[in-house]
Amino acid sequence: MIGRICGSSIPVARWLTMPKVLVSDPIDQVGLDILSQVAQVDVKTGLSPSELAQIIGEYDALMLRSGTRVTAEVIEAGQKLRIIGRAGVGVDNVDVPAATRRGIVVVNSPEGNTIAAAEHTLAMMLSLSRHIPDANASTKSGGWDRKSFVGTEVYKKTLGVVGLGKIGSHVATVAKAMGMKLLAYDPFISAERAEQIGARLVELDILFQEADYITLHIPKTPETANLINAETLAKMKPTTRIINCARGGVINEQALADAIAAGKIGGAALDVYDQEPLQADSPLRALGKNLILTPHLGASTTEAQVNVAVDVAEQIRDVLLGLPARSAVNIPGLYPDILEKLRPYLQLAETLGNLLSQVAGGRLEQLTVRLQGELAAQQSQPIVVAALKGLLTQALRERVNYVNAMIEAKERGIRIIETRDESVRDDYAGGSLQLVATGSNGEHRVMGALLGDGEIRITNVDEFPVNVPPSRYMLFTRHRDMPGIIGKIGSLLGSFNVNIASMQVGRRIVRGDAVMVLSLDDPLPEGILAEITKVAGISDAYTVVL
Ligand SMILES: NC(=O)C1=CN([C@@H]2O[C@H](COP(=O)(O)OP(=O)(O)OC[C@H]3O[C@@H](n4cnc5c(N)ncnc54)[C@H](O)[C@@H]3O)[C@@H](O)[C@H]2O)C=CC1
Ligand SMILES: O=C(O)C(=O)COP(=O)(O)O
Repeated sequence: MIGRICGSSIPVARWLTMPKVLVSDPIDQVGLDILSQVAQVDVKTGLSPSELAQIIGEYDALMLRSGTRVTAEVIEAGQKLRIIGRAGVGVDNVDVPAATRRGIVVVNSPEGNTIAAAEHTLAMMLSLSRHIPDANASTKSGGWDRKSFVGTEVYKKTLGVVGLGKIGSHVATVAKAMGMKLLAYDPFISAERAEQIGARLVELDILFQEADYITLHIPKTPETANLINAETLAKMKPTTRIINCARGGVINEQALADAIAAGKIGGAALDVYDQEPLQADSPLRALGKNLILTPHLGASTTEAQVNVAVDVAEQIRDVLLGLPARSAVNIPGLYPDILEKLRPYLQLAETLGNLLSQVAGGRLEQLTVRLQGELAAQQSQPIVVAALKGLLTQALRERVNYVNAMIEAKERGIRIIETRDESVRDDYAGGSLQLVATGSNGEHRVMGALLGDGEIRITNVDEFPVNVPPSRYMLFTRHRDMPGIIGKIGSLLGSFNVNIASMQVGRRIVRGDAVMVLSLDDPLPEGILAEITKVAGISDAYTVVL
């Protein structure tokens, strides 16, 4: 389906320069309306990865559900892409590592369709228990068969929940209210949390052996792929019924079909499949009344589709406006509330990282990020990411951002060490941040802090104390502390019509080695650096652009 959603009240001239968003799966109109506030919106569904790759290059954002596969090829073709928004939970149809490497933020809607999926699961469990789809089909086709569809009750039966997350725990809560006993398996959930829901946390084998119903609410990962297979099916009771409204691929579909056909399993209800759409020749299609199949409907309610459309469209809008996304799956620890709280420190870290890359020069092998004083109590991950972004800015320019800074650093073999030292007491209430780079030019360090009003201060360059605000153009010299040298540098810059905004000298001992830091109003003209290094007493001089 091809269609362009035009913003009704946007002047054509502005509309033509607005970012472009491609919507490649059916998304509720409310989401399209939100996107249209800030972007040109094209709706093109049913595209194959190669078809998507052919057109994605003109888009700044992509919004999808589970029907679109975003391969590395699509990511590579999406040279303008800034954000991929998944209107749902699972992002396994997106090559997230490839997007991260490209600095593309991937967002989802973690809770927008939780109730929908849980209720679909419960509907599938009860339909399976009372043969509702087959009884319906039989009656509609003229039958009145009250013998073939005798079912079973779920009351006092044992439900085994694999994955006690948002959906699994809602299913468990409702099932408990229906009088079911609850077992759960989830390696990342505490026994206390399970008990709060009324479930007993057990090992998977115990769950397989004891459950009358097994419901899966897990992502597809290397650990969960083929979790239900011939071997694990053999551990279950021959009356056990399996429901999967999570992800295809966690069940070996051939093994399940064989077990149902052989009467080794009581039945199954599936909403998701290893390959979707389900293949015409799938062994699942040939089975009778003990198997219910739905076409990935878990999130298909009007309420859920409004929820996820609004949630993700707002995040795409925000990112296109330069604001943070609230549910990024590939930015470590950088949630909007954290971002707001740490923003000044992130700017400090990024500035220091940019400065350090130019002070150190050469090939970088290690970065140590040292949070000091009050700053040591803050969450460090976002600060490390911001420092890395700054450190790589000169090399990668706008290609590096908070999404890919960590991965870019690791791909360059830069070891990252993070330390905290709350004992450091300096003049800065918010603490200070020290970055140390080790590489082909030895070890270099910079330190900075925030003043009370949030203004950034560079407080050390290598071993020298300074106290200067960062500025766009800066000149650093290493020299012997001696009378007249400052004047010579000032006169030399003046002779080249370079205006000095501020100048400061950092030294540890009188007439010893020292550093001079100059903030300049303009970039240094060609050739002046060579003239500066000719001044007696100057051992090094370099410029920095922040
Ligand atoms: N059929 C549909 O239309 C829908 C399917 N889903 C899928 O359902 C699944 C669950 O969604 P949510 O509950 O929102 O996710 P969630 O992240 O809240 O819960 C997943 C749970 O699985 C657990 N888990 C991870 N690996 C595990 C393993 N190896 N063994 C046992 N437990 C493991 C996690 O600890 C977590 O508690 C997701 O894969 C999602 O994509 C979600 C919505 C709709
Ligand atoms: O949210 C999920 O993980 C889902 O599987 C929902 O899929 P859908 O958006 O309905 O294609």
